[in-house]
Amino acid sequence: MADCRLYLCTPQALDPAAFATTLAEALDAGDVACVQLRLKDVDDDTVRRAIDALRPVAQSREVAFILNDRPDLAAETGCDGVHVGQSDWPYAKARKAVGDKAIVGVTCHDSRHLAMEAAEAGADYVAFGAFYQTTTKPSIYRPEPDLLEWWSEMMEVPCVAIGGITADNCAPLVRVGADFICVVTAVWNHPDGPGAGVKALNAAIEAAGE
Ligand SMILES: Cc1ncc(COP(=O)(O)OP(=O)(O)O)c(N)n1
Ligand SMILES: Cc1nc(C(=O)O)sc1CCOP(=O)(O)O
Ligand SMILES: [Mg+2]
Repeated sequence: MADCRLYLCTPQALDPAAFATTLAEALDAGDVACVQLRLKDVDDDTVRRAIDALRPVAQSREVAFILNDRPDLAAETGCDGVHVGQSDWPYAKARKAVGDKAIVGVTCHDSRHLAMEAAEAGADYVAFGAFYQTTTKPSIYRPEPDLLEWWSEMMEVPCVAIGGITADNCAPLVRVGADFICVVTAVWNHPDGPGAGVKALNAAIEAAGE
């Protein structure tokens, strides 16, 4: 198996009960390291209900369950960690909220400086993107794969590649050292269903690592 693993972000709006089935189908199809619940523009109780439905699906399969944006709710609801961006809670405040044992990941766009800062502060991973065009979260940042190569050679802290990644375009990112490939569309919108999306990405990661 390649060292690189798959990291899934949820769609930004979902029906928790229905999506629990979809998530189980995805996770049962292959290797997934973690799932990030990424809901946007919803109230706290909606986030809590989604966590209650989805966290057990991931954690019962030994898949880490990460909450986007909200360290306070991640700590309150038993998530394995939180992902924060540059406009969210700063790393130190997020770490204080979730504790030393939880995972804290930080968005670093295309910036070596932001990534070094996050890693030195104690982040468990740094995320670079958007590597390719995406409509899920349009980005003004477009790192080159050599950023991942530089990072992997310099630093121990794992790096996540995100943004428009598919089974067809992930190879250059895997080859240069991405520790995780994070996707939304390539799995949830796969024409043959999310399980096929996971299988296709697992196969592409494996092939790129050979
Ligand atoms: C793994 C991963 N990488 C990047 C992001 C983006 O975070 P952020 O810039 O805070 O944007 P939103 O996702 O909050 O819209 C992420 N969520 N996960
Ligand atoms: C949530 C997110 N963050 C990004 C970043 O560049 O920080 S790109 C992105 C969306 C990823 O979705 P898809 O796999 O559908 O392109
Ligand atoms: Mg955010």
